[in-house]
Amino acid sequence: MFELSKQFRFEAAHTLNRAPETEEVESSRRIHGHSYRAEVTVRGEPDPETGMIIDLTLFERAMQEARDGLDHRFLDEVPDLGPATMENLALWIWRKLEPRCPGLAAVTVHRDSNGEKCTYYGGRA
Ligand SMILES: Nc1nc2c(c(=O)[nH]1)N=C([C@H](O)[C@H](O)COP(=O)(O)OP(=O)(O)OP(=O)(O)O)CN2
Ligand SMILES: [Zn+2]
Repeated sequence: MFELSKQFRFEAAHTLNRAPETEEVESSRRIHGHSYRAEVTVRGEPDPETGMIIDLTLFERAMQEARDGLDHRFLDEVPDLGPATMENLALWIWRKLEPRCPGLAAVTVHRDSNGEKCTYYGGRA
């Protein structure tokens, strides 16, 4: 079994409603931005003829479309995203890529500035 991964970066703004007991509740409600890094992984066996699980160019094209939907966007207005958390970003990217990436196994959204990441492995109804 092999895993093949590729990453893309995007910058985006959002607001977020936080639990009242968090200290940053007011600053999170204001529009602010983050730098994100998404890592997408497919799992499978390489095709014996091509030696590839998926051609990286096709992989990149699918990821580019997802990136276009998020980069330099106000995430609160991105259709079907919901509250712009890392959890929902990972789920949103998964849904965009799943039809075009057979063997999709994981989508991880990183916020490197503060060492945060969230991984979605599929499986939600
Ligand atoms: N489970 C989650 N919790 C939180 C998320 C999330 O995506 N999933 N996101 C946030 C916010 O985006 C928030 O803006 C982060 O705020 P804070 O912890 O204060 O971090 P900074 O604003 O300091 O981050 P910088 O990138 O350094 O500006 C909160 N919770
Ligand atoms: Zn934020």
